[in-house]
Amino acid sequence: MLRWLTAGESHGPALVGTLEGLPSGVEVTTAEIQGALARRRLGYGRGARMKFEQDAVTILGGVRHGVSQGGPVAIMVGNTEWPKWETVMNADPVDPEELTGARAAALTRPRPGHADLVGMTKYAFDDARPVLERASARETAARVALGQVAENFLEQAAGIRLVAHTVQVGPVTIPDDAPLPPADATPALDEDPIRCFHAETAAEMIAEIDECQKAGDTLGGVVEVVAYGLPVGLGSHVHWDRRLDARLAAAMMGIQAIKGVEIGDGLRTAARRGSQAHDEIEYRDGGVTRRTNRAGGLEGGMTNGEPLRVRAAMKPISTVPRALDTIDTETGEAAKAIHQRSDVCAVAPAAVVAQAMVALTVADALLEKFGGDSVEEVRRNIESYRASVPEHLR
Ligand SMILES: Cc1cc2nc3c(=O)[nH]c(=O)nc-3n(C[C@H](O)[C@H](O)[C@H](O)COP(=O)(O)O)c2cc1C
Ligand SMILES: C=C(O[C@@H]1CC(C(=O)O)=C[C@@H](OP(=O)(O)O)[C@H]1O)C(=O)O
Repeated sequence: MLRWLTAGESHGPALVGTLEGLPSGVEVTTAEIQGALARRRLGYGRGARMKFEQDAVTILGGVRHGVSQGGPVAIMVGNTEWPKWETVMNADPVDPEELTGARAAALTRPRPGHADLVGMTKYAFDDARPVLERASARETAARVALGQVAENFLEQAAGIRLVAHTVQVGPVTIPDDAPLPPADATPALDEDPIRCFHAETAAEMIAEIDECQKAGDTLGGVVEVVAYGLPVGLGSHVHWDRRLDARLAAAMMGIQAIKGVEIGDGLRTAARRGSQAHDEIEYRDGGVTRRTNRAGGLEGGMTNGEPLRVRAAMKPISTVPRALDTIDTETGEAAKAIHQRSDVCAVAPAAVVAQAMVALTVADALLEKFGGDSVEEVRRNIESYRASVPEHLR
C-alpha cells in the first residue's frame, strides 16, 4: 500500500510531503522533482506570486545517492518568500506589538467559493488567515513533488507514462476529434502557455483569458490526464472502494477547485446509444484490442490495457478581482470579498497537479496488484503475471 500526506501553509516556511510504501530501487533526483515543480508554476493566467516566489526542494529522507531505500520518502518544498511572513506565520508565539501591517490584519470579508467562511465557523477563528493558508492550492506543490517520485516508479517498474493537458478553458474546448497527446508529449506541452495540445484552440484559450482579465473576472476549465502502458487488471470489480475509477475520482476531487470528474467519455456517453458507447473487442496484430477507447481504459473498475483517460473540471478562481458580495464577519455588515491578488485562470497548473494525483493513485494500485519491496521484485511480478495470461488473450 502506498500512502501520502502533506503538511504546511501557503505562506509558511515550507511544505512537506511524505510517501510511505515506496519500494527500494526507484531512481529519483532533486533536479527531477524541481523540474516537476517548475512545470506546476507554468500557465497563462497565473498571478504575480508565481513570478517572484521559488520552490526550494530538499529530499529529507528515503532516498540515498539518487535511489529510494524502501523507507518513507520525505520532501520539503521551501518557500523563498518566508522572510516576509516570518512574524505573521511563526509557529512560536510572537510579541503582539510586532503584528502590524497589511499581512497581519485580520481577514474578515470571506470570499464566496473559497474555504474562508465555513473554515472560520468550523475551526472557531475570527480571522480567515489560518483557513486560507491551508486551503490554498500552494499545498499542491507537495503533491506534485511526491507525484514525480510515483511517476518514476511507474515508468521504471512497468514502463507506464503519463501526460496531462488542458482540454477546456471557460467555454473554449478542443474539438471532439482532437488527437490525444502521445506518451512523450510533456516537453511540447510545457512549451505551450496553456498546456493545450491543439494549437488553434490554445490561441483561443489565451484570448479568452486576456478578455476575462480585462473584465476583472476569473475562469475555470477542464484538464485531462492520460496514462499509457498500464497492465490489464489494476483495481477491481469486487468492491466499491477497490474500483480504480472510484479511487481516481476521489483523487481528482481532492484537488482544490475540482468540481467534476469524467472517466473516458464519461458524461458524454450518457447521451449515446449502447452501440455507440462501448468499445468493441477484436483480435488485431496477434493481440486482443478495443476498436475505440470511449471507456477511458477502465471496465468494471479495472484497467483494460487501453490508455487511461481521466478528466477533471475546475471551477473559476474564487478570488474574483471584481470582488463579489459578502459580509464582514466582524461587523455583520454587507461588504466586498477579500481581493489582494490572485490567479485569473489556474487550469494549466491544475493539469500538472492532476497528473501527480493520477500517478500516486495508479502507483498504489500497481503495488496492490503486484506487491514487491524492490522495483526489481515488482518488475518480476508483473512479468510473471503477464506470462500467466493465455497467449491468445494478451
Ligand atoms: C493550481 C491551483 C491554483 C489556484 N489558485 C487560486 C487563486 O489564486 N485564488 C483562489 O481564490 N483560488 C485558487 N485556487 C482554488 C482554491 O484553492 C479553492 O477554490 C479553495 O481551496 C476552495 O476549495 P474548493 O474550490 O474545492 O471548494 C487554485 C486551485 C488550484 C488547483
Ligand atoms: C501559491 C500558489 O497558489 C496560490 C493558490 C491560491 C489559493 O487560494 O488556492 C491563492 C494564490 O495565493 P495568494 O492568495 O497568496 O496570492 C495562489 O498564488 C501556488 O500554487 O504555489
